[in-house]
Amino acid sequence: MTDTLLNDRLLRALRRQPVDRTPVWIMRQAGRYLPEYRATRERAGSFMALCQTPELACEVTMQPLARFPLDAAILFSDILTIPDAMGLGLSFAEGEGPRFARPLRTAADIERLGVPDPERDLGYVMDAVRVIRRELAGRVPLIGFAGSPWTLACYMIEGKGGGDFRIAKAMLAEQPALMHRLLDILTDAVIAYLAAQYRAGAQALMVFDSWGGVLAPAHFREFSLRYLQRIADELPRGDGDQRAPLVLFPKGANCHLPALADTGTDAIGIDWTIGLDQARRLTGGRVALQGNLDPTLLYANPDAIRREVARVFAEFGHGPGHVFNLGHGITPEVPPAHLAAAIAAVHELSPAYHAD
Ligand SMILES: Cc1c2[nH]c(c1CCC(=O)O)Cc1[nH]c(c(CCC(=O)O)c1C)Cc1[nH]c(c(CCC(=O)O)c1C)Cc1[nH]c(c(C)c1CCC(=O)O)C2
Repeated sequence: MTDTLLNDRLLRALRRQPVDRTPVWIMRQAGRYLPEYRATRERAGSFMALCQTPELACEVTMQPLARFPLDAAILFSDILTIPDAMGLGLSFAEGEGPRFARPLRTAADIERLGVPDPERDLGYVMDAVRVIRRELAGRVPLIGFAGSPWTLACYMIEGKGGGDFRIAKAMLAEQPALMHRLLDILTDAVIAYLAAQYRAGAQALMVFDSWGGVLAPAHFREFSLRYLQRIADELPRGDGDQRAPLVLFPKGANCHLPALADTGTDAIGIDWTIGLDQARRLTGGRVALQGNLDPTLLYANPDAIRREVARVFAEFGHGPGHVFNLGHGITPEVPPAHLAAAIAAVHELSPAYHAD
């Protein structure tokens, strides 16, 4: 797909090239805080039906762009489509989050797993990418994504999210070779899946390591970072102008920022528990940074939100290599007008940081 990209701020910032102002997009920008999202989801019948119907996934992807002057679209899908395609039986119980009918508990469960063929087994995702690219018509770039191998393993072993991950942690301590076997299969799956999204039209690729931060440092290096490194090394994502920037989001793992910058990723998503000034020092200008307003601050009033957005820019400082975002996804009760205030503040305040 080669239509002209009319707004390339996101891609330029991820490549640390100069821009006129800081680009902005928001994790979970298509989601329950928007009444129009809730209406489409109602029509679809379930969250999975929404993901699996490319026209509806496209519809909700476009909803935040119709409301707000955002610089990117993100594919509407979920990180758990890969384990679902591996046969674990994903469902989302109302108000409860994800559940797997068949979590991984034994070596035999893991040995049985195959790497899904993205076009055959996850064709609905690739179709959604193609439909969204057509609908965007080059207005802004489309971000594709996947979960990190470790984060996917957590859900697949526990059968759900949250908690203390005691089953997954017992497995890594008792049977490290078995855990590595699972992580290797998942890394192959993530690489194939992201490469297929790239071929279908995704213009930047993001890997969510939402649960990397629950690991002790030595375990993070062995069971998460090693596989993020393999993704950075092996993911086919084009060359030259067509090369899709890679963004890693290591939530809660800020002590590993120097090592993450060494992986060769283009950018790192930063949560709100570290300042962008410190993150910039730790990564030594080798990567772009994406973030990092505390998502809960969007419950404050618009004047306070504007001051907090100003603080994020002041902390990053001058020059290229910043993409504004929250430090994690926007939450369901945030008033859309508060997000509008944050985005307006980005448009108003950020040009000063890109002047000569
Ligand atoms: C851990 C994780 C998941 N999914 C995802 C992650 C990594 C990011 C993070 O750390 O939050 C990633 C994700 N999930 C979703 C997107 C869509 C794109 C976007 O707008 O950012 C993305 C990028 C849609 C979604 N994925 C989900 C929803 C809500 C579903 C609904 O409509 O009820 C959306 C919009 C469901 C989901 N999916 C997941 C959980 C834990 C939940 C339930 C919690 C919740 O409800 O927020 C797994």
